[in-house]
Order: sequence, then C-alpha cells, then structure tokens
Amino acid sequence: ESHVMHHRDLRHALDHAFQTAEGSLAKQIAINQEMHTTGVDGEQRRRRGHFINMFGWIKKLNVEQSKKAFILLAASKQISQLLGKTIKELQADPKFVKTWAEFASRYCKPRLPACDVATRYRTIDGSCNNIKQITWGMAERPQARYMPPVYHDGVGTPRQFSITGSPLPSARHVSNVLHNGGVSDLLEPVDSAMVMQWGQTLDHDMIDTPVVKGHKENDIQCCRIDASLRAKRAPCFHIHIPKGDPRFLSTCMNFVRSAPARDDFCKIWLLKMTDSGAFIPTKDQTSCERDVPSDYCMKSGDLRIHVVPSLASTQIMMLREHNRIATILGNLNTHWSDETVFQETRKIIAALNQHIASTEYMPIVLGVKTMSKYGLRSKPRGFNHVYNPKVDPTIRNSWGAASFRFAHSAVPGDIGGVNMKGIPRTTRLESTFNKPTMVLENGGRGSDDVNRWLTTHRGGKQDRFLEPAIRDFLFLDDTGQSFDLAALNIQRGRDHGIPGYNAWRKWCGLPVAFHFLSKPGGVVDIHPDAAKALADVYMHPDDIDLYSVGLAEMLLPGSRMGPTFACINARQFQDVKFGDRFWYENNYPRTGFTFEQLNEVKKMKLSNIMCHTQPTKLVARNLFEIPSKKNPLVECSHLEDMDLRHWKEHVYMTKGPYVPIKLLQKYF
Ligand code: HEM
Repeated sequence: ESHVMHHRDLRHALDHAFQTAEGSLAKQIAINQEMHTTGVDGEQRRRRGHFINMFGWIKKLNVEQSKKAFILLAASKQISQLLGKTIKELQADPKFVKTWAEFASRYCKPRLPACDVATRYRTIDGSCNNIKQITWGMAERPQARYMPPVYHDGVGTPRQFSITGSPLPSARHVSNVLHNGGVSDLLEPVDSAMVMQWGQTLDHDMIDTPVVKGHKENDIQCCRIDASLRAKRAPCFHIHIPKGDPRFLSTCMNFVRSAPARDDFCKIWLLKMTDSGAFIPTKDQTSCERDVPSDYCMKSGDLRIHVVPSLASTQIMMLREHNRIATILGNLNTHWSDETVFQETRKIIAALNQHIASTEYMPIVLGVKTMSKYGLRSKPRGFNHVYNPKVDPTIRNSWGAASFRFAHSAVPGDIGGVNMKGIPRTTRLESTFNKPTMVLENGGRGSDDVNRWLTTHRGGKQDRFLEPAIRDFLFLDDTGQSFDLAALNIQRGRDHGIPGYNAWRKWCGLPVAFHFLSKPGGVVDIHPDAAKALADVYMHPDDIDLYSVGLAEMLLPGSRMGPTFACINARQFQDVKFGDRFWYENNYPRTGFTFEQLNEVKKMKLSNIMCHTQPTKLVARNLFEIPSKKNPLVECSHLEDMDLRHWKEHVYMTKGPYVPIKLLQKYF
C-alpha cells in the first residue's frame, strides 16, 4: 500500500518519525548522563564498568555522529511501525526510499576527507587509500558486513529465539556448557604466548579503539534505512545469569558501537617516550589502575593498551623500534625534515607489521594451506604487486565480533616476566588487568621481562575453553564482580546481528548441518564431545552463535582454527591485503619501496625487533615457538639484519614532479 500512499501523508509520517526519534535521543542522553555519574550498574561497581566501557570509548569527535546515527535508527523503527511495514518492504519501495533519503540527508552527510592523492604516505586515518572510494578502510567508519544482519525485529534487537520458536540460550549458559575448562581433545601446541599476544596487538591495530557506542552516519543507511549498524538503545544489554551460577557476574554489557576500521596494520607509534623507553604518561590518568605511586597510565594511541601487561610490552617494543629506525634515518639523511624522517620510518614500521603478520604469525594461526588458498603468502624476495582497487578492505563485523576473537582461548591463566638472569616469575592474569605496574617496573624496563616471558612460555591451548582468568574473573573489582569474556563475545555477536552457524557454513562453501551428530548431514567439523555440548544448549544448528561454534570446530591441520573461522579470518586478511594501495610488496615507485629496500624489510623477523629494542643477548629465531632443539636460542649478533643504508636519499625520494590526479587514477 505504501507506494499508493499519498506523497503528503508519507512526508507527514516521516516528519513524525524523525520528531519522535529526536525526543528519544534527548531521553537517551539523560540516561547516559545518569550512567556516567553512577557507573554502568551502580556506584559501587563503577570501576569495572569503566574498563569494559573503554572497549567502547566515546571520543568527542564522534558524539555528534553517534547522535545522528541514533536518530536514524530510531526513526527507521518509528516509520516501520507507523506504516505497518517491515524494513525490507520499505526498502523495496523506490518512492519511499527517495523520500526517506531526503529526510535522512541532514543526519548523514559523511565528513569526507580532502585527499592529496599524490602523497607518498598513508594518511593517519587510512582515508584516501583507495583513490575512488576514499573512505574504504578509513578509521572511525562503520564496520561492513559479509552478510546481511539477523535481528529479532529485523532492525536492531538481538536474536532472541531459535528457528524452532523456543528462546535462545543465555550467553552465560552457553559459556558455562561450552567454554568452561574441561579436558581438551587437541594436541598441546608449541606456540609461545607471543602468538596469542601478537594476535591481540595486530587486532587492536586493525580495529582502532571503538569510539562510538551507536552507529555513525552511514550513507548506505541513509538511502536504504539499512539497520545493519546499530545504535545504543538502553544503558544495559542484560545477560541472563542461570540460577546457581557459581560466579557473581555482572549481567550488564555495554552496547555495540560501530567500531571504526583501519585498512592497514599501521598504528602511529608515538615518537615521544621516556628515557628508559616507555610510553609517556597520558593526560587521562583514568585509563588504568595505579597500584604503585610511580605508576602512570600510558599514552599510546590506543586506550586499551593497559588491558594486559603483555599488550603494553609488545607495543613498547614497536615504539622503541620506531625511534631506533628514525634515529638512523635522520643521521643518514641530515637534510630530511622531521616529517620525512617520521613518515619514512612509519612506512617501514607498517611494512614490518605486515611482513611479520604474513610470514610469521599467520602461518601458525591460519596455516600455510589456507594462506595459499587466499593469496596471503608474501614472496620471499622482491615485489608482489597485488593491489586491486575493487577490493574493500573495511573491517567486517563478523571478524571483529567473532572470528578474530578466536585466540581468547589461547590467553593463558598466568602472565609473567623473565629477568636478565633468565629467572622467571609468574602472576595470575586477573591480578594484572588494567594495571601498568609490571610494565613500568625499572622505569619501563619491566616490559623487557614480559617480552622475554612471552617468547619462552607457552600460551593457552587453542581449544573451545577459556581460562577462568577471563571467563570468570575479567576485570574483577573490589566488590567481587567481574565479566565473562566468552559470554560477552556471544552476546556481542547477537548485538551485532551476526548470523548463526549454517549461514556462515553456506557463505564459506562448507556443508551445512541439519543435526548435532558428527556425521554426514550433521556438524561434521565438530568433535562428538563438543557436538554434544552444543546439542545440550541449542535447539537447531542454524541457531548456534558463530563465536561458540567457531571455537568448537576442530582445528584444521597446521592451524589454530577450524574451517569456518579460517574462512572468515582469511577472507578479511585477503581484503586487507589486496585492498591496500600501500601494501608493502606493491610495486609503486612513489609510494612503495625500491627493490633493494623491500628485500631489506623481508630479511626481518620479530626476533630482530626484540634484539634491537631490549638488552636481550639470546633469542630464538622464531619467537612464536618456545625455544627447543628445533628452535634454539641464538646470539642476537648471529641474526641477519636489515641494512638501513638503502634509505640514504634515494632517487625515489626526489623523483618526479606532482602527478595529476587523472594520471594517477589511470595508473592505479
Ligand atoms: C590477553 C588477554 C585479552 C583480554 C583480557 C581481552 C579482552 C577483550 C575484551 C574485554 C574485549 C571486548 C569484549 C566486548 O565487550 O565485546 C575484547 C575484544 C576483542 N578481542 Fe580480546 N582480549 C585478549 C586477547 C585477545 C587476543 C589474543 C585476540 C586475538 C588474537 C583478541 C581479539 C579481540 C578482538 C578482535 C576483539 C574485538 C575488538 C573490537 O571490536 O574493537 N583478544 N577482548
């Protein structure tokens, strides 16, 4: 009927919908202010809520965008109610879509950056990487999707029912049955804890600190009222805690935000550091807990740096490497401006990140076979020109909210340090959350001990179980309350509208499951024990939350994940690689490396960086595997190292005048 609806009536309805939405926003702001003063769920528990919220921090810049997004979502719900039509039906009506776009336009003019397409370097926010689609992969943009979302109401309420009609199990219940301890059916890995840690470091680089707890202006949404990105609706998204649960858990989870994405592996490693090589203090001293008077919260470019000492320690390693390289380049090229030294160094650090991810990290977690299938292997030498301007590198929410959280299972229950004499000590992980003490000991040299520990001790087993440190005691506070990371992940998936198991199996070209048995027609990639646990909590294989089932699948040989996670993770890395104009192996004279420079980058391993940045004399060549006969400790001086003399004012720095945009577009 809507297409026969009188134009004036439609305008009237839309007017009403937007006015109501503005009203709801005002109410929401009042609730938020209340939350801000009382903590997420009450005065006493303020601190724990504060830390979980840091994963959804609000930056001033995005508050306005967030408000607009809220209005768009509220208005789309209103109009759907007013006209008695589903969003899908409305989207199919061209007249409606046109009028909606007109009304929505004032809420969704994207703030587009001005691009200097001739620049040699990545922009800070990742914009203009793709010359035609300048926001692809840019920071602070909504996440994209591989598949349309699945919401209870088709707009934004998380899934609540099984396809059979009965209620979905509570996220905590799933966590209790599927992710709690138990004897693993998998082999003991030789992975060092650095595998786990590098994963988190990489992930935090690819998904910048989520800044908006609501979705931002989104041009797609404006034209199609596509609620694929969500707005914050209420202070709390409750996780039902089953009766008799042994833990005193918070039932309240902060809301999804459309986490911004970065297309590259490149964080701006701040140049400013303390004399002993740690991050300097930040102005905001509330982003960590200071147990010792000399502790301080660090300024690193990512608020989440304190979450575990091992994250801060690896970031410090990269900070020092940046400054080491910058010093050498500055001495080699005394006539370069500060900016040139900074940018050339930043370019090398980004390349090292991509190189280590592709040649050391991914072969372990994805496995070489999957990497080959998705074109993810770097060439041992020389260029490997892969850029394809049609590929959108934007982070997909199935990756951020589910599949790349796979390594939460490898988070060990202990964390520790190994001092210069090789003497180790360990602490329970839960006593270190958000505390910089371990890292800042000895003026920041505590991080060296942590890095030595990470590379010489095993990580947690990659299976479907999470350590109590994060499943029961995440962000434990004085009142004894905490979070369950597995439950958060499951709930987050529903919050993001991530479709269930079979939808992903189909998307990946894998057989779908009609029953819970580990035989044809069933959950063939799942061990019978795990399949039984799944059958205990879910009514139908279609319903299974992606995070849980991804962990439950048996690992592909030579990898740390099952076929469904491997498919989504590999696809995301593929998009990030092929959609990156600045991919380190690309053969572009202005923006890329010279042949010689690239080969220097390709000599490097994480062990080189470790040797450069801390007074460690002995390292294993492969820092992702604990030292063994096969992977013995060697002297740092025995490692092949990169020669930065190839960066002495090279022809590529001076060559060529400004290239007109038209020409460039043709060229790329
Ligand atoms: C070392 C201990 C770790 C802790 C304490 C930790 C904790 C957390 C927390 C609290 C969240 C937010 C949960 C939510 O509210 O949705 C999160 C998100 C996430 N974690 Fe972890 N994590 C750890 C390690 C890892 C590792 C090893 C990986 C992967 C290799 C990883 C990947 C992710 C990803 C991809 C997200 C989503 C990030 C976003 O959307 O911004 N984490 N983690």
